[in-house]
Amino acid sequence: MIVRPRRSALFMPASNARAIEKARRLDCDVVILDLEDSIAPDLKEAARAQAVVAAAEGGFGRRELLVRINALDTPWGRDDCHAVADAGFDAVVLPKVSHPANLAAARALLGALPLWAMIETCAGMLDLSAIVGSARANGLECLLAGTNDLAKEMRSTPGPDRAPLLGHLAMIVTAARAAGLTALDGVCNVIEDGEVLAAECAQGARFGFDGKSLIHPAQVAAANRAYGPTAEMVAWADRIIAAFALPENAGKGVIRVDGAMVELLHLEQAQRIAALAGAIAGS
Ligand SMILES: CC(C)(COP(=O)(O)OP(=O)(O)OC[C@H]1O[C@@H](n2cnc3c(N)ncnc32)[C@H](O)[C@@H]1OP(=O)(O)O)[C@@H](O)C(=O)NCCC(=O)NCCSC(=O)C[C@H](O)C(=O)O
Ligand SMILES: [Mg+2]
Repeated sequence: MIVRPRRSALFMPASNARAIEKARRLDCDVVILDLEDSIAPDLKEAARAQAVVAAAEGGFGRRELLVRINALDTPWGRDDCHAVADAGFDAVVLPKVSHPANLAAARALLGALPLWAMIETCAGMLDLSAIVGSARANGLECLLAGTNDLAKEMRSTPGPDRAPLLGHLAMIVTAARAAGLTALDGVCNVIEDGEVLAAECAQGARFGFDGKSLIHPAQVAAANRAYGPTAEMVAWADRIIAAFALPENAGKGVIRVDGAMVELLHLEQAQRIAALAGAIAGS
């Protein structure tokens, strides 16, 4: 089983050369150069050029390198696609995906480059099923919750417990799982308060997200901790895998381990945890 760690996906404005340089040494799993909301209109073209240069220069090591383009109904979206299509990015983040047609239009311009979709509009929430239903045709690999835009469109004020968004977060994970996609939680805007971030990371991990979108290097360690398996989980996984491998358990669908019932579905969970731990250790 191959599992790619995507615990921490760090955004940075593609116009910020210092941040990009720093990202080459940070312990994040994914680096996302942003051309969308963090870039003012006057800087869009310069940021796009800088993103392409950064991808050509490389140096991001084991980290996946992505670029978030502008939506295709903006003045910059199509030129973004033409510029990044063969620039060396691992995938492209598409903002404000509301319908499968948004993915298909980007796919037509980007060729085989995988797409990651931000789910951050009310229309996107309502059309989630069709969006993930088109995943294979459109090369969709990942859903990212865009909690700031979603709250803005809903006119909601989530607060630290994110209560108004919990149903949306659950639906995003559910849709991702139905199509075999990665699911990443939205950003935590608070940089200084480690407790707020740790609580949000723990909440996202409980929902089943694979990782979190981040906006500052100070957030990376907390996300890696929350979304990586604990030593306890790895030890549990090893025990389950070892128990099913015993000759007396060959061919069985259910066995007893540590005084509890364990079925093949637990073996699958254990194999995933072991694979993730192995991938993190090897990275
Ligand atoms: C939020 C910030 C504007 C804060 O900037 P600033 O106060 O200047 O940061 P620091 O002084 O603390 O920076 C310390 C050093 O770290 C580097 N740095 C800062 N941020 C990043 C980063 N994101 N990646 C890499 N490196 C970073 C600084 O360069 C300093 O380095 P050095 O000088 O060498 O010590 C800023 O953090 C920022 O711009 N963050 C990213 C904003 C962004 O990309 N936004 C778009 C994504 S958010 C999103 O997707 C929302 C979604 O769409 C939704 O709807 O929910
Ligand atoms: Mg957004």
